[in-house]
Amino acid sequence: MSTATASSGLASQVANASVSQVFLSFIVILVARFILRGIYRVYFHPLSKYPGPKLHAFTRIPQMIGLWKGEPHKRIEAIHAKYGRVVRTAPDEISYIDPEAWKFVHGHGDTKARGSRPQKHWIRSGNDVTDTPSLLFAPTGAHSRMRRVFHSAFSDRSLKLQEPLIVKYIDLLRERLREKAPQGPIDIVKYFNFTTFDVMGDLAFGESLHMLNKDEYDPWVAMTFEYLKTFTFLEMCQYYAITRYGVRQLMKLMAKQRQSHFQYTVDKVNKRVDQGRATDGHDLWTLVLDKEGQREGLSRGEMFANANLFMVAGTETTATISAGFAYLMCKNPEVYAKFRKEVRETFKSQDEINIERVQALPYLNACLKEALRVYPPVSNAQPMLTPADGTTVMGEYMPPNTVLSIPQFAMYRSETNFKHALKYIPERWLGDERFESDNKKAFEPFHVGPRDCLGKNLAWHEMRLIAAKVHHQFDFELSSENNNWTDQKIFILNQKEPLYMKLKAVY
Ligand code: HEM
Repeated sequence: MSTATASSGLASQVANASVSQVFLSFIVILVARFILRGIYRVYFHPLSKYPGPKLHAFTRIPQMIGLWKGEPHKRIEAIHAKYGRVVRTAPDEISYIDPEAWKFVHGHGDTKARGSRPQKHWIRSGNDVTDTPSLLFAPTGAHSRMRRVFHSAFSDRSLKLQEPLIVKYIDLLRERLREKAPQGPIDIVKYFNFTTFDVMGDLAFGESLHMLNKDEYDPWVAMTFEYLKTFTFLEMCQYYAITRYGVRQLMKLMAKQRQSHFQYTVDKVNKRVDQGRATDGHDLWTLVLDKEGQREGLSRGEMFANANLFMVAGTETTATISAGFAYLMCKNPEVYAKFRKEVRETFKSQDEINIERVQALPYLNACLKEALRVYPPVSNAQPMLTPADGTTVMGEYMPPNTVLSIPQFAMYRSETNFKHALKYIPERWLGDERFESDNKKAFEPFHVGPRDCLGKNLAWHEMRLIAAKVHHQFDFELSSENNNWTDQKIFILNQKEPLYMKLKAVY
């Protein structure tokens, strides 16, 4: 049979096939592709030598289910517990809980080894509402320029100038708690959120959101929380052509709503920046404004995008750890007693509590570090992607387009890094010899490298001041319904349930 006869036969078969036959053939092709691609991934892919569950190497579906259920952190922890410190968690993804990996995945790595540094995995990282990226989404050149501008605004010198502003809101928080305490259990998550959003509103917008004053969430903040959840689902959809199309349509529908949410930031920042340096000069924009218009300065668009970023990155995280800290104290009465003793014996009154003095309290600092370890506010890995020439991690060459992850949740809960890893024991940070074998280098709550947390000094000051000032005045007691509160779902950040506590003012 000639080729022409064969192809005309095939053409006539296709022409005569019913719709259901065509559909069935299409499904068969898809299933065959799914199976063959899965077999390639498990047995022949360059990552096939790494340990991990075969199903997770075969298909991305288990990863999607984990994200959908808000349990990506638990999935990865279970894989590490079973398969070791370097594991394959998805067809294209390697996860590390070996502390050595920090410098290769997020830091500067080994510049002499094969390949170059991994970059952010943009698809998995999300995007800004406007075309002008914030620090979090900016490509390397723009990112370094913006980091230089903001560096001085987050320096220790600037933070010292911002201290009265931070203290003002913590004092307002104490006032609110004093009022509410006699009325019964208080949802302290709400009040820590109010505090950190009010502080950041003042620093980034030049005015507070007045949530502590009004005793209610600003609708803008409530909407911000909603977006975080939505973006997890959008991230999941980016992997498949059909759902990518759905995402584009959804984004179009959401564009108006996102834009009006963003407009709030635009209006606030415009108002603040138009005042120039005429304010008391202690917010984030003072030093930034010195550089506006200069070559290395920020455009207005960059100011809007970054103010928006600060309002999320610099609020929810610090509020999470303040609530987690109070919870862990109540769950560990002996630790709580030691911590309160240190704070109450060191400071005779609230006025004595300041940035320098809380920095020097050993037990307070150990308690906070241990809280960041057992309950990290950024539990999930922020995935990185190997570039076209690949990357070398801990002496192993990783091929292009490999996703590299360091999940804090799994890293800190592994007995390979910390003895009695699931227990809250601040003494491990104070040279207790029982914990000599702990691998302290594993602990990087703010990450490392050029894209580590810009606000880590501010976060430390806020966390220490809140803990010292609030627990100096109040005894916290857990309400019975919150027994497993730290066991939370994660949609980008921790989904915190209300945390009810009985508070007793000691003065
Ligand atoms: C306990 C509190 C905090 C924790 C645990 C935390 C943790 C982190 C982590 C792990 C990253 C890296 C994310 C990535 O790799 O993509 C990050 C980035 C960032 N954080 Fe924080 N953060 C905290 C508080 C703050 C505060 C108070 C601010 C103040 C505005 C802030 C501002 C930022 C910014 C701007 C970035 C992006 C930096 C860049 O891409 O160059 N964070 N944070």
